[in-house]
Amino acid sequence: MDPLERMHFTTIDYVIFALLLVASMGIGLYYALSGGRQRTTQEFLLADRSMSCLPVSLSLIATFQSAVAIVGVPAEIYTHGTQYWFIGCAYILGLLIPAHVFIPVFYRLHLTSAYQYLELRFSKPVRICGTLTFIFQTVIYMGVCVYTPALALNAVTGFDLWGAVLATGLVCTLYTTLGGLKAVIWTDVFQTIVMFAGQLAVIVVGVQQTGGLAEVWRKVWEGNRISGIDLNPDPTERYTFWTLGVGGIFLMLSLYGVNQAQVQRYLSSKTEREAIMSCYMVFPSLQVALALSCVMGLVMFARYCGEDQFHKIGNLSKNEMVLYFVMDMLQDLPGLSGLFIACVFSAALSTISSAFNSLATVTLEDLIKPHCSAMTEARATLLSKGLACSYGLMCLAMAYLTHLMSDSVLQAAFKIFGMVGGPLLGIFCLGMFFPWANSTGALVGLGSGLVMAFWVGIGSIVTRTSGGPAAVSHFNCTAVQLSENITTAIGTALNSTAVPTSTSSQPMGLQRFYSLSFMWYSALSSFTVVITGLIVSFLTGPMKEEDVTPGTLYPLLGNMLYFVPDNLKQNLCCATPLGHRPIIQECPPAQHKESNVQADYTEEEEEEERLNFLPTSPTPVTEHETTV
Ligand SMILES: CC(C)(CO)[C@@H](O)C(=O)NCCC(=O)O
Ligand code: NA
Repeated sequence: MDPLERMHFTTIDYVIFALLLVASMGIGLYYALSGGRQRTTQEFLLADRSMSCLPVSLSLIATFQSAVAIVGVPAEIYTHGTQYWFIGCAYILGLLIPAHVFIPVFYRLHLTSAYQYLELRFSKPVRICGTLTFIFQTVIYMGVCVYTPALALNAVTGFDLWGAVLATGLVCTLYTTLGGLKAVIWTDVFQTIVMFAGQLAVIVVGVQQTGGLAEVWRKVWEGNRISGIDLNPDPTERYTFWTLGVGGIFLMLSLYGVNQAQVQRYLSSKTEREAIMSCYMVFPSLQVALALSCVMGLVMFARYCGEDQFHKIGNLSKNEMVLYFVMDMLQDLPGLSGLFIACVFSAALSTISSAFNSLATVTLEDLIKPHCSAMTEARATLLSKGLACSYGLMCLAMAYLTHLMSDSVLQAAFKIFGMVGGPLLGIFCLGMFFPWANSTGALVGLGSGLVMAFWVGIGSIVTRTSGGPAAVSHFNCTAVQLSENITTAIGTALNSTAVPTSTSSQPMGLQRFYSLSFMWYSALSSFTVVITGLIVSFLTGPMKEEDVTPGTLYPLLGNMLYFVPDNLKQNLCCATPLGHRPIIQECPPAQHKESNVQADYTEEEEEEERLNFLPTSPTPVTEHETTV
């Protein structure tokens, strides 16, 4: 770290950082001692299913907005321009589909774990495989999340790396274990606010120090950082409109549609409508989060481009750049660097707390409870606390593992989401949209999706490709020296021996397959699951619609063929998935929200129905929100 004299924290910075940890602990303690005092699994894992949409929506965005995004996105914008910003387009369908397809199905089934769905729809083995896949994904992701802020902080301030890892891991484990999902959601709310405040403060100061908005704009414009829409159809190109706007939808679906951490928040909502509302409210907040990170990258560029102090940042890895920029700029403003550090750690805490709680939930519900049916509620609650705590400690071990691998953390996170989250998305889609899919098809499908994802994923790591860095556009300000430095920075960040240039030859054959942009991993692996799953199902005897558990199908094909006459649809075997079909289908979409088809149901009837609904319910699935 030669060009870098380490920055130092003042007392007030430490105080602000400590306040974050203390406040989070306080929220945990509050929910440990209030309400039902976390004495039931319903409260500990599902917040008594009593949450309203505002906290849930802030918590939803906090879950997958980790320090990875806070330090990774600005560095991406700094080195490659604003192309990445187009991922915002994927948020539209990436949130509408969860709101109107996944939430209704999961909510009406009254689940605790998303993987219960897989048993209802397919069989127990499918559920267990789904659960294990999720645990695997989350445990790896958790390591990246806790390690990233600690690494960046260490590189810039010399703050002890393992001290920071331990502090975050332990504080988070403690409040998650004490306060359950209520504490997780309310700390998320608090931490999201700190996150936004920290980023906003840095942007405001940065703009001011660079000489105003007009000056920032001039510099990023001249430095060619404002990217037009890139419609290059090449799937190996890392970030284009297609990889971000279309591939990104599948990424979003795997996160916001079927990931247990998010599904658990939908299920903790008071009503189905609150759950859908919270998903809608994620959209503007997520756009704000994205805009803040992107603008921070631009401000960072405006500040360093063309100045002789540029060399300071040129040799840094992508993961360190942002913190260096912040510390460098805020040096004379005590407290603000503390606020930014609090922002980075807020992002990390809010992600790992969700991970601990959701891991405890699936381990208890999907792996332990089915084998110990006689477990008392008190025992189950104690066990779930023990599990949350153990996963917290495991997270520290995973941080060490991440330490041993090195990659750009943003890419690492996207690869994990795509390689392991993609096949999971595929298996849920297979179950919900295709009545013919059977259990064997699901298992073989999941397996082949994982194989496909790991084949391309590991192939790309071994051959160091995966849509290698886009050619760096030219700087107008002191062009030669700067692009050299930038190239070095990217080379270091990607840990690659040879930096690909725009003139490098197109990869061929398998090499080309390995260089598929990681933004396509989710789409590739979920399609693999669905296609293999369908083929195997047809070969081994497709399921009949009548045999599928009521409420587990979403009438996708039926809805898509809305205008086709009923008798024709019947022949295509996709009109009415079930005798007991979800209400979604009963009325035209426009009237759906106001639907009071089932308004004559009383709450008791509804509750009774929930209890005997699975799997041989004689009554249709009702809309729980109608009684509210
Ligand atoms: C996952 C999205 C695209 C949307 O939430 C964004 O938050 C992001 O880029 N996350 C990076 C991964 C992380 O922050 O851990
Ligand atoms: Na977070």
